[in-house]
Amino acid sequence: MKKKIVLSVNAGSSSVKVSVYDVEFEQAPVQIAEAQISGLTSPPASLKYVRDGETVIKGKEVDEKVEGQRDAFSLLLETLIDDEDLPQIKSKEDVGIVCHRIVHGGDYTKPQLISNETYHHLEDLNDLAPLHNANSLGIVKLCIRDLPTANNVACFDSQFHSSIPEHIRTYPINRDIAQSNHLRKYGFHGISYAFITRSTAEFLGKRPEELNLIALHLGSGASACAIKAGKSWDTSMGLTPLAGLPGATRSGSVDPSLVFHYASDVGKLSPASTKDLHISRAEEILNKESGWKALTGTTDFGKITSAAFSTDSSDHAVMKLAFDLFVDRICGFIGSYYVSLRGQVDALVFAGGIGEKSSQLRAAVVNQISCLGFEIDEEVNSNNEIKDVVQEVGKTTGERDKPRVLVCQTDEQFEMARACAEDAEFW
Ligand SMILES: Nc1ncnc2c1ncn2[C@@H]1O[C@H](COP(=O)(O)OP(=O)(O)O)[C@@H](O)[C@H]1O
Ligand SMILES: CC(=O)OP(=O)(O)O
Ligand SMILES: [Mg+2]
Repeated sequence: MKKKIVLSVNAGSSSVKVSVYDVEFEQAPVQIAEAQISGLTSPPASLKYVRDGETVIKGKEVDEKVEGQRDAFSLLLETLIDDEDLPQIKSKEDVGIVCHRIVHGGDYTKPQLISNETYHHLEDLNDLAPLHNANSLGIVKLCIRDLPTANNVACFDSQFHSSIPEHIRTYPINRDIAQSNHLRKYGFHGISYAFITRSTAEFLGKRPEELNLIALHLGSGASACAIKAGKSWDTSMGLTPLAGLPGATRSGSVDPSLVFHYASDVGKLSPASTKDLHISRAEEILNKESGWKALTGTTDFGKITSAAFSTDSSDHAVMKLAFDLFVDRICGFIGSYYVSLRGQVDALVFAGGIGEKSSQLRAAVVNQISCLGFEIDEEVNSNNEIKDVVQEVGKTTGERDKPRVLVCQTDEQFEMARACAEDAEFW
């Protein structure tokens, strides 16, 4: 019986989440601890640490010297190793596998053991996920140095979308250039969508192959996904995670010419470019200086929602504008995916920090798409804490074929650990 301690690392654009699992080969991972630092784009960031289901540290302010995802990961690793009540990790040698969420995985269709060669191949993709890949590879490098006995595995956000058909993933541009420069829709948040698909199938008592969903992963980065027969059929992000819905600091889709009218130097490399990341001013503006931060001054969608619903708030108008704009863009994708799934939709699923926590956003979205048969249960949606992995917030009475409205507490770390547990190559 082979057993290992698996560390699952999810470096998002505003947070780093690390879960620790006790894993037996080919068995479901058993979580023993979870530590996360969130709010990296709206300092002070805060630390939360849960061991054996018990909250040990909650909302502890993180020193401002902790800047970015790599520093955050170091602090999380230190927290785990220093915890005397976590006997499974007494020293760095106790960690057997580290799985890393790598947002852009190019053409990879399965997780990869990170060798020198894969590392350098992934480095070439850094510029295509400017808020993510270089940060994640920084963490990989740190693990190679500090956890020398562990196997490092790359799990890709783009992998779940490798099923998107050609007519959907192709951009209408010169075919030779598209091919030689690998310009196509890749799609992201796929680790989350894989988790959502399996959990929702279980909840609805269906096999994934029988399941059609419109899933929304709404966090610092936000996307929508049409899932047909358990596989990705379309998603709102594209070549990079910029396309589609707006996010904390991202514009989402705009007229591609807009950026040339925004500033004159947009073709030049940004002064923030580094050896590991080449980013033009245009990409910097649309990825880092737009979205909720640019529109409202905060990247915290919780604050935006409160002020949008409080007419006494001094910034009510602009917060309501941001809230309404998000609802409009989300509903646009739902309408489009409803049609591309030919109206055969089992459920609309909300996930990600905003999707799981904002009952107001869920209500506003579902009310706007009532013409498609979705109906929110106002009482259940606003009064019930989301505790289960999948929870119903829609009305279930009425017509038999009514599409369901669900919330899924997505768990990218678990999904990665599960994939690692099943692959003998990583053991
Ligand atoms: N109560 C809340 N209502 C609305 N949004 C919230 C609430 N709490 C947190 N959020 C949003 O969730 C976001 C974090 O989502 P998450 O999926 O964890 O982010 P990441 O993209 O870094 O993985 C925060 O930036 C914040 O805007
Ligand atoms: C792909 C992406 O945008 O991820 P996140 O929401 O974690 O930043
Ligand atoms: Mg995330």
